[in-house]
Amino acid sequence: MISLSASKPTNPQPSQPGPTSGSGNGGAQHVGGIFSMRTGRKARDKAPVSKKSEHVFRDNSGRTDLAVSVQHLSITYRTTFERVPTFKNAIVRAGRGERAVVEINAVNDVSFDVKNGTALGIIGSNGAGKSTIMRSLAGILPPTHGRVEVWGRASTLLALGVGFNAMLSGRENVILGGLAAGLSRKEVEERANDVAQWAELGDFIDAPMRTYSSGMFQRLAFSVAVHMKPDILMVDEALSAGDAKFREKAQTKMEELRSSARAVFLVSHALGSIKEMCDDAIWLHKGRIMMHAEPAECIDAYTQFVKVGKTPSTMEEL
Ligand SMILES: Nc1ncnc2c1ncn2[C@@H]1O[C@H](COP(=O)(O)OP(=O)(O)OP(=O)(O)O)[C@@H](O)[C@H]1O
Repeated sequence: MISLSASKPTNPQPSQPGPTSGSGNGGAQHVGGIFSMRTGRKARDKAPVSKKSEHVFRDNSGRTDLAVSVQHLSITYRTTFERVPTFKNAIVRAGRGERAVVEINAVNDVSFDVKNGTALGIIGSNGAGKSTIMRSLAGILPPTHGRVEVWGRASTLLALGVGFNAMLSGRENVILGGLAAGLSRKEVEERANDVAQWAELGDFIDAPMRTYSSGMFQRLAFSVAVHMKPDILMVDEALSAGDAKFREKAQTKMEELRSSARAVFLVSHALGSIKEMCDDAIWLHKGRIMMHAEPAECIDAYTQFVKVGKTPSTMEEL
């Protein structure tokens, strides 16, 4: 749900999630779906109600049955629709005691557990909240409400090359990526050659990443994520930019990881990949879980819901 409030937000950063009341109050106007807008004049009238929320990474020795537990997770982004927030507009609003803050309830009261050894697929239409949930599992977005527990070290491939510095070489980025994933310098250096080899970049591994094609970016990003021996691997739409050979190789690597990692998460619009690679699936719609079942069952229900057939273009990205 999006709420447009004329309040004095505690969080001045646009597009940041934070504890909010979510449902809005006085003057609330539903625009439809997960969006609503509200306006008002006094911040104190609309003070956010913050419930207990928590994200915890735990040592992977602590629990043997579960890899991830998500309980009543809600995430609300607080942002503004102003294209360029101007000083003049801010002054005008301040004079009126107003400030336009848009609240987007991207995830609403979502709960699920993921057992060890599971590959979980997350499907749903654009804006359903898939990436938001992945970012929250990765610890990038704090829950607004609810609780996320992750047992073990997570390695994420949430968007193509996020975290890479285009001015540095592929090899330098591999080392930085490994250190950021919590490995020691020695461990990273030991794995850097495997990463480079798997990515098949040849001499480009020592060239600045600004010279890479998007497919090359992707090969390196995927290679870093899978070679850091994660307990939990999260891949969000990251298989789409690669060529056919890369996709096949990536699929084989993920199969391999399934046996060594505690859990694998895959977000994709390529329903065929979800069916092939996952043994459990969640279908999300407007921030809520519509179904948590076997992939084939979820895909059937989802394709019927959005009235598309299981054509080559829905099962795999062409
Ligand atoms: N940084 C952000 N700031 C504000 N709102 C955001 C931000 N990121 C996502 N949203 C909103 O949160 C909702 C869920 O977005 P999300 O990216 O999680 O959906 P998704 O299911 O991954 O979609 P897609 O399939 O298009 O990638 C959408 O309404 C989107 O507009």
